[in-house]
Amino acid sequence: MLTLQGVSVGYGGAPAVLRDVSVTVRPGRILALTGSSGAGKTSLLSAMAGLLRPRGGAVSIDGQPLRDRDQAVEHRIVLIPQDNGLAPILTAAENLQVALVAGGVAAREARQQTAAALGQLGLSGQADQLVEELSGGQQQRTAIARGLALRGGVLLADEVTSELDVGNRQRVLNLLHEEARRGAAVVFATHDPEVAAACEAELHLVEGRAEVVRG
Ligand SMILES: Nc1ncnc2c1ncn2[C@@H]1O[C@H](COP(=O)(O)OP(=O)(O)OP(=O)(O)O)[C@@H](O)[C@H]1O
Repeated sequence: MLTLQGVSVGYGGAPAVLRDVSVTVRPGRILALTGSSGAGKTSLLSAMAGLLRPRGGAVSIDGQPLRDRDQAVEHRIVLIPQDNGLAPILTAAENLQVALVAGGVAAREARQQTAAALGQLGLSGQADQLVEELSGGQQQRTAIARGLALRGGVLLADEVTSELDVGNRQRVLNLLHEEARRGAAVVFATHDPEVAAACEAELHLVEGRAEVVRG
């Protein structure tokens, strides 16, 4: 369970981007994180992922204060970043395998899990293509496949449907719901009101504050 209590985030000497955010993300649930461009969705996900130290308040994972990214990885907090975070000169499959092996999965299982995850995203035919040769939407789906293959306890997805057609967007939404059913706590940042409406809880960011819309 991921808990934020009175969290403020900001950069350098600039005023805080968000103040006093309190929310709990429970296993088995999907929380949509909404708000206009610049509202602070990525910043809040970065704090949840252990990448950005809050200015105030506390982020905790399973009752322990979250210190940094290493600890977040130990607690299986997986982030699918907005810019996909893939290595462009590796193939789609290699991007997944490297992440799985780094997480302690044996090479043989890593290959199997990679094939399964790419298949779920409709990318079996692209497995051996370099990421830099894939379309924007295919890259985005590869990043999602990598995030799903890691089978996180917490899955943080940052605008991961922005470059997808309707069919693939629905496919990704279904997969995120499956992740929640598997027991993951899922947070999904999105601009899309339809996508947000399909999530059982919603936290809306506006003018530096977070408002619980549902959940
Ligand atoms: N590394 C950074 N250094 C300084 N300011 C930053 C940094 N990252 C984000 N910001 C600022 O923080 C604010 C929130 O940005 P953030 O990326 O979290 O918003 P967002 O809701 O994810 O936006 P979008 O929907 O456009 O991705 C913006 O004003 C942005 O300029």
